[in-house]
Amino acid sequence: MEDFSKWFHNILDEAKIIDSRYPIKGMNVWLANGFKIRKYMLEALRELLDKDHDETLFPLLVPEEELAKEGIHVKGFEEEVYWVTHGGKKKLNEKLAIRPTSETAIYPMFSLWVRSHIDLPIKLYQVVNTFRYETKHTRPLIRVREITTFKEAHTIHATKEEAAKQVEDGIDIYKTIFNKLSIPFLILKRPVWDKFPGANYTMAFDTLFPDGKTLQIGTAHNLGSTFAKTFEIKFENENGEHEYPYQTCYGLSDRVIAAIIAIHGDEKGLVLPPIVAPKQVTIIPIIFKKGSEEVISKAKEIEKNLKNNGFRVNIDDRDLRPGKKFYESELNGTPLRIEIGPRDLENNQFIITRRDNSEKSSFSLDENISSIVERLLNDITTSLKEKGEENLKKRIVGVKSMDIIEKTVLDGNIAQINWCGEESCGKAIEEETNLDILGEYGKYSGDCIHCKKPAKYTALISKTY
Ligand SMILES: Nc1ncnc2c1ncn2[C@@H]1O[C@H](COS(=O)(=O)NC(=O)[C@@H](N)CS)[C@@H](O)[C@H]1O
Ligand SMILES: [Mg+2]
Ligand SMILES: [Zn+2]
Repeated sequence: MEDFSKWFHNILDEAKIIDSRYPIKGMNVWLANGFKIRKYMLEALRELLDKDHDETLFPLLVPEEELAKEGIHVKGFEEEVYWVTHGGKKKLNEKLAIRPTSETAIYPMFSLWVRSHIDLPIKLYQVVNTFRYETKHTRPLIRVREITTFKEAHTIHATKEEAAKQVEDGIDIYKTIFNKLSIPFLILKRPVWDKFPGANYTMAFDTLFPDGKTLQIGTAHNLGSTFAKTFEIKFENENGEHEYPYQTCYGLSDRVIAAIIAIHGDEKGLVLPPIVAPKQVTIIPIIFKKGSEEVISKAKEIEKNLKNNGFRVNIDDRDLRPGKKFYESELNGTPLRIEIGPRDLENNQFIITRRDNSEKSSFSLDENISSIVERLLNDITTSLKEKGEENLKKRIVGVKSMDIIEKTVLDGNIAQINWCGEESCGKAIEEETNLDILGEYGKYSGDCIHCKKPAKYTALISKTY
C-alpha cells in the first residue's frame, strides 16, 4: 500500500515493460516484453471493435482554427495542447496542434462525408498516440504526456436514441475487454463538472489500485449534436429536411496495461492474465549430468504439442540453476510453469505450477497436456477476475458522516455517501475532503451527508490518479 509507487516503478523496470529514462518527461520507451503485453491487449480489443466498427487513421496534426472551433472542448484542452509552429527553419503561417484527442481532426471530415441519412451511422476507431501536456504529476502508463496506446472510437447517428444506444454498446465492449483482462471495474456517470469537455454526459470505468487510489481506465461520452453544430455536420432525412446528427466517442489508453500490472502483480513480480502473457507456459527441464537427453527430448515433445495447440510456450534450457529460472518466470508473470526431470520421467509424470496462486500439481505424461493447460489457463483468468472483483466490492465502504470520509479513503477504500446531487454541494464535499466524487452509485433514501437535504442517490468518492 504505502510503497505501491516504488513497487510499480520497479516492476516496470525489472520485468522490462518500459524504459522511463527517455529524455522527455511523460514519454517512455516500450521494451520488448511490455510491447508484447500491449500487442495482445490490442489484439483482443480490435477483435471486439472490428465486429461493427471500421479501423481508420487520421493525421496527428490539427489546424488551430479547427481545434478552437468548439468553445467548451478547446477550453478543456487549451492548457494541455502541444503546438507545432515551424517547418524546418520556416515559421508556419498557422500553428498546428498535436492531437490531445481527435474530435477536431475527425469531425471536419465527417462534415464532408455525411450528406444523407443513408451515410449514417458511421462507427470508426483508431489506435494512435495522443499528446497532453499534463501538469499533474506524470507516472509511466498512468499519467503520461504521450499517450501511446490511445484507442478512440467515434460514432455518428441519425437519432438521439441511436447515439444513446451506442454509448451503451461502447460500455459493453469495455465490460467485455476488462473482463477478458481480469480487471475489476466500476461504471459511473461522472458528475456534470467532471464530464468530457463538450459532452452531454460521460460514463467512466474506474478501477482501484492497491494504494487505495482509483484510476479512470476508460470513458464513453454522449456528445449530442454539439460537435455536429460546431463542425456543420448535417444530413438530409427521409423527408428531405436537413438535420444535425448525434455523436458519441469512447476511449481507453495505456492505463489498461497499468491496471493489469498493478491489480494482479505481487512481491514476486507480474501476474499476467493468459490472454496478454508473452509466454503462457514455460517448460523448465531439470537437468543433471546423466539422463539429460531424455529430459530435453520429452520437454521438446511437450513444447511441440502445446505450440501445435496455439499456446505461447518456451523451454528455458539456459545453463542456469532451476531456481533462477523459476524466479525469472515468476517475475515475468508467466501463468504456468512445467518442470520435468529424470525422476519425473521414471514416474511418467510432470509438474505444473500456477503463477497466480502458486498451486503445484503433477500429471501423468500420458494425459492430454494441451487440455490440461487450456483448463488451467481458463481457471487462472477466472480466478484473477473473481479475486479482483471481490477485493473491489469489499473496498466500497458506506460512510454516514463527513468527518470519517477521509479516514475511510486513507485506509485504501472508496467511500459510498448519500448525496443530494446538487453541483454546489458536491463541489463543497470535494473541497472539504480533497477527494473526487466519482459519480452516482445506486439509489438511496436518507439525508445528504453534507447539506442534510434529502439524498437523491449514493455517490462514490475516492482519491484518484
Ligand atoms: N495523460 C493520460 N495518460 C494516460 N491515459 C490517459 C491520460 N489522459 C486520459 N487518459 C485515458 O484516456 C481515456 C480517454 O480520454 S478522455 O479524455 O476521457 N476521452 C477522450 O479523449 C474522448 N475523445 C474519447 S476517446 C481516459 O478515460 C483515460 O483512461
Ligand atoms: Mg486529463
Ligand atoms: Zn447535499
